[in-house]
Amino acid sequence: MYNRNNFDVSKYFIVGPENTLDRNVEKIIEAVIEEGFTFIQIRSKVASARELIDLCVKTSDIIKKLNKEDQVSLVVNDRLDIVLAARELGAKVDGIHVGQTDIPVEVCRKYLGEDSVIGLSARTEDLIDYVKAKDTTDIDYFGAGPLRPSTSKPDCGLNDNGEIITRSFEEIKILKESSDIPVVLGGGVKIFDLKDLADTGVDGFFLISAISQADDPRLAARNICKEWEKSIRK
Ligand SMILES: Cc1ncc(COP(=O)(O)OP(=O)(O)O)c(N)n1
Ligand SMILES: Cc1nc(C(=O)O)sc1CCOP(=O)(O)O
Ligand SMILES: [Mg+2]
Repeated sequence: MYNRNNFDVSKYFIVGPENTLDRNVEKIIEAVIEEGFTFIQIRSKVASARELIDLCVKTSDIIKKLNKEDQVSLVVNDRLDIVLAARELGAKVDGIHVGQTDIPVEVCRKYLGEDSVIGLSARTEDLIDYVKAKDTTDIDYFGAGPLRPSTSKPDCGLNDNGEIITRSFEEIKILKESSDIPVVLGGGVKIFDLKDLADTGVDGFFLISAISQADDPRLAARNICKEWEKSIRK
């Protein structure tokens, strides 16, 4: 029922109510899906559990209404409880995205089941270690970054000395070449990065602000999808 054997991380939109400049989150999600995005992650560090559950249910309804349940996957950032609660209310939430300080992937797998999608993020060098150790049994894709400093997640790439470490296209290429599961790259990604990102061979890009803070999110999503499709065909 969930999309583990059939998901597409190529055009990956992350969003929560704190990202949309007080504009309606569901409307932006609907526009982004209509314009061609293939993967949605609900992510909020401020919304209540009820708000998150409600947003999952509404997003699942949108995907269903657009008849895209097989083409568009829906995951929640960090919150296993929200995935389970939204499913209980009938939403098709395909899985979860977790990072290094979140609930371990094995625990997510146990509670979400074999057909759920589980994404993991880590520093690029740590992801390469995972890949070398072939420790990817419960992981369906890697989220890596940042390409640039991110206003949506100011702590991303921060090292112990308080410096932001961004990822070069060369490092991204090495990660992709060594991984046997899909790799999606994000963090400060803008439309003009897509050509270089596509050239690294990564399976997709993820972003928040390039769409959620755009004057016209639908137009931004349309242009971004077009640019990615053009870039991967070259
Ligand atoms: C696709 C994707 N990649 C990376 C992240 C970052 O996850 P994490 O490091 O757990 O940080 P938070 O998003 O929880 O702040 C992501 N969410 N999605
Ligand atoms: C959720 C997230 N994770 C990142 C990482 O590098 O792991 S960057 C990021 C936020 C991406 O937002 P924007 O496109 O606005 O920079
Ligand atoms: Mg996290």
